[in-house]
Amino acid sequence: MAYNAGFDMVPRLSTSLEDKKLWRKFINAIKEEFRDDTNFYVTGDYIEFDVGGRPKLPFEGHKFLSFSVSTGAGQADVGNGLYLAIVVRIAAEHFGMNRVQPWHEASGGRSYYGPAEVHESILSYSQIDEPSSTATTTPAPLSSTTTAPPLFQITTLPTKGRALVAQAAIRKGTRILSERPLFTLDGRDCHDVIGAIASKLKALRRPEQDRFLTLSNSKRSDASMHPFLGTYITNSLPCSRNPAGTAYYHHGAGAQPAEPDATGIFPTISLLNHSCVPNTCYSFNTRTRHGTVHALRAIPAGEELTIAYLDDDAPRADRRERLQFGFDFACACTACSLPAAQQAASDTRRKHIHVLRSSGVREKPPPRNSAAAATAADLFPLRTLHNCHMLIELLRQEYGEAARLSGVYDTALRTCLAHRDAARTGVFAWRVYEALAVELGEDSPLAQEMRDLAADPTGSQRWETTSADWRTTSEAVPGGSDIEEFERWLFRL
Ligand SMILES: C[S@@+](CC[C@H](N)C(=O)[O-])C[C@H]1O[C@@H](n2cnc3c(N)ncnc32)[C@H](O)[C@@H]1O
Repeated sequence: MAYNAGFDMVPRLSTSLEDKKLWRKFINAIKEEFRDDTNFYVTGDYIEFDVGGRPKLPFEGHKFLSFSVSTGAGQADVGNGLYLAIVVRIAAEHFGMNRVQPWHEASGGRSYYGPAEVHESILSYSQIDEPSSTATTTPAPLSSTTTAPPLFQITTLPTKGRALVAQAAIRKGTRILSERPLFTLDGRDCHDVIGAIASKLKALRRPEQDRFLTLSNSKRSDASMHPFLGTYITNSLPCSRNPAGTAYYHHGAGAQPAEPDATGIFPTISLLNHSCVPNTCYSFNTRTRHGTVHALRAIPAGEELTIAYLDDDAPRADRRERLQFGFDFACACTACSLPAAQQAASDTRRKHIHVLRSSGVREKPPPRNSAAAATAADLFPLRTLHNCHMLIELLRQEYGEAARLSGVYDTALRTCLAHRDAARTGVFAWRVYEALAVELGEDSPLAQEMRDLAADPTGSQRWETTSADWRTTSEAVPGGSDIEEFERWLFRL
C-alpha cells in the first residue's frame, strides 16, 4: 500500500527580502546536503528529487506550499521517506517546527492545502511572476483538507507504451503541465543535427540525459537513421512563435520579428500520446519560454490525456497513413474506431472543414506580421463571416466540447476589423480571448492582447489600413436575451 507523506509551509512565505534570504539559505543547505546524490538535480527554476512523486522545491520561496513523496513498505519507498525526513529536518532548522508542518497519510494526516492550489503552486515554480501580483504576499487561505493527488500519472498502456492518465477530474481550461524543454534545436543546428543533439545532451545533467535517452524512437527499424535523430523526430514539439500552434500575429505596434523556428524535447510533455480527437492541447508560451498543456474539455479521472500529432483535419485513411509513416503506430483513437456510417460522416465533415479552412478560415491565428490577413477577409467579407459560422458548427459536431475555435473567431474578428465594424470586432475579440484562455492559458501574450482589444476595439492600429464599409461603434452591440438572434446579428446571416 502506498501513501503520500510530506510537509507544508504554513503560512506560506512572502516576497519580502527577509523571507527571500531565508529561503535562499534553505535551498543552499539542501543543495549542500544532496550534492553527491544521483536522485537530486537542479533545473533553472527548482530542485527536483527523482523519487516517488518527484517532489520539488522552487527557487522562489513564496511559490512553495507543500512537498510530498509517495512512501510505502517497499525498499524504494523507505528510501523516499528518508529523503522526506532530511528535507523536513533542514526546513525545520530554517523556518521552525511551527511553520513546517509534516503529515503522513498512513497516520490519517493530510496536507493543509487543497489539491488544486498545490498543483497551481507547483506549476508556478516555472512561471514568471506578474509584476503587479499581490497574491504572493498574502498567506494562502485555509482550504479543504484533502491530500493533493497529482492531476495525472505516467503509466504504461499495452499498445501505446508510456501514457499520461488523469488521476483526478480535470476541468476545461486547466493548465495540466508547464515545463521547460530539456533542449531545443533551431535552423542554426540543421547542418549537423545529430552533432547538435549530442552536444546539447552533453550539457545536461545525467537524469535529464536519461529522460531523452529513454524516450521512444519510432524510426528504430530504420538502420540508416541515428537513434538520436529518430528519438528527436518522434518526440519534439514546436518551441517558437513561428510554427503552427505557437505563432501569433500582433495588431500593429510592438510587433516582433520572427524567431528561428525551434523545436524541443520535454521531459513529460513528450510522453503524451496522440488522438485524432484530443482532449488537451500543447502550446509554447513565448513569455515564460515553457511548453504548456491545457485541457480542451472536462476530463474524467482515468481517461488518457492526448494531444494531436497532426495539425489538420484530414479524413481517417489519410491520418492513419501519416501516423503510421511518421510515428509507427496504427491509430485506434475514438475517431478512428467509429462504426462505418459515423466514420463516413466524420470524413465528410473533415473534408468540408478542410475546404472552408482553405478558403481563408484558419485553424489558428497566423504568425505575427503576417500579410495573410489581407486576403479573404478583405476581399469577400460576408462570405468569410458566413464560412466562419459554418466552420464553427462543423468543428463542434466533429470535436464536441474540445473544438478549438480561437482561429475561426480570429478570422471573424479580422474580417470585422478590416471593415471598421467595432461592435462585432469587440464581441469576436472576447470570443478569441475566451478560446485562447482555454487553449493557451490566460497568461499567453495573445490572450492578453485579445482581452485588451475586446475592451477597446477601436484602439487597434489596423483601423488605419482598411475600408469603412461595415462601420459601427462599440455601442452598437444589440441587447436582449435571444441567443439565436444575437448570433444572426453577429455573423450577418
Ligand atoms: C511522443 S511518443 C509518446 C510517448 C510514448 N508512448 C512512450 O512510451 O515514450 C510517440 C510514440 O508513442 C506511441 N503512440 C503515440 N500515440 C499513440 C496511439 N494513439 N496509439 C498507439 N501508439 C501511440 C507511438 O509509438 C509513437 O511513436
